Amino acid sequence: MTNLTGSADWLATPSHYPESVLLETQELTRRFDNFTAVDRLNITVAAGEVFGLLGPNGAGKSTVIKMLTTLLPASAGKASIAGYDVTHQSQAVRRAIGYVPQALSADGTLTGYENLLIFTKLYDIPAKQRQQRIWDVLEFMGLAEVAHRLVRNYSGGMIRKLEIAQSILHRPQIMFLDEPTVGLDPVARNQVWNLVQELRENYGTTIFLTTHFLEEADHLCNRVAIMNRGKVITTGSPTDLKAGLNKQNATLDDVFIHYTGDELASGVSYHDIKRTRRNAQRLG
Ligand SMILES: Nc1ncnc2c1ncn2[C@@H]1O[C@H](COP(=O)(O)OP(=O)(O)OP(=O)(O)O)[C@@H](O)[C@H]1O
Repeated sequence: MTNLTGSADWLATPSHYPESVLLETQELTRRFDNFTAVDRLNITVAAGEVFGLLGPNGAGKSTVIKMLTTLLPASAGKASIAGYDVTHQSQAVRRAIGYVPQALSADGTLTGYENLLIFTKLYDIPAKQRQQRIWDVLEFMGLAEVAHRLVRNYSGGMIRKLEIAQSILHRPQIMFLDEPTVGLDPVARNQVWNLVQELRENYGTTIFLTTHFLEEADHLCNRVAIMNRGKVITTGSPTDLKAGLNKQNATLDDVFIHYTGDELASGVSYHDIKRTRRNAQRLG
């Protein structure tokens, strides 16, 4: 098994803009009928950052990711990624991003290799390069030994790694991970954390993730934004947010509770909780 550090430089970020803004939203809004799921979102993410979007069930995190990944049109406002407008230059945006959704994105009836082959075609990777690219990614993720095994026989952690592998085949500048460790055991969760850190540290990949796990955000993120009921309430580094509470040994949990209140006050619906549990179960 080859780990990330030992692998070749195939994932060198194509055009890395140090210190520059890679993602920006201006008043980005999404309404479903009369309900505003995302309300005038203004965030920036610098190249090379790990940025975390936190919030209780139903806060609007997945809706933000769907708009940024061009899967859902905005009702108002705008967003740009790597200099491309998400609405008007969606093809260029799709080439610049990788996306690992909450829902299962690997086919259990195929092998890991076959799943990756489909994605090389989706990403228009030239036929001559496909095989090499797939094996590079499999080694990179530590999945080479199970490449020809059916995915339905993979563990939850292996499926998650395969899904991340699928999303980096085209060497994206920024990766979107929607609840990347939900339903994983602590060992698999740590492996995903290590992958995220190595992607950033060794290859300068910018990471945009959502998570319910505040320990995960504290461990991984350079900056976080806390969302509640469609609005960003605060943004900052975990260290600064904790320091801002004026409480000794404050944790990110304290910050979260301070800004979002308790669960009853957050307006979480039965539907939202059911959906989160279903996502957790599918990897468990
Ligand atoms: N297609 C849709 N039609 C109507 N309402 C929707 C739709 N998609 C999302 N919503 C609602 O918008 C709100 C935000 O949903 P979203 O999935 O973005 O929240 P979230 O913060 O990602 O929650 P979770 O942590 O549970 O995934 C929720 O109240 C949800 O029910």
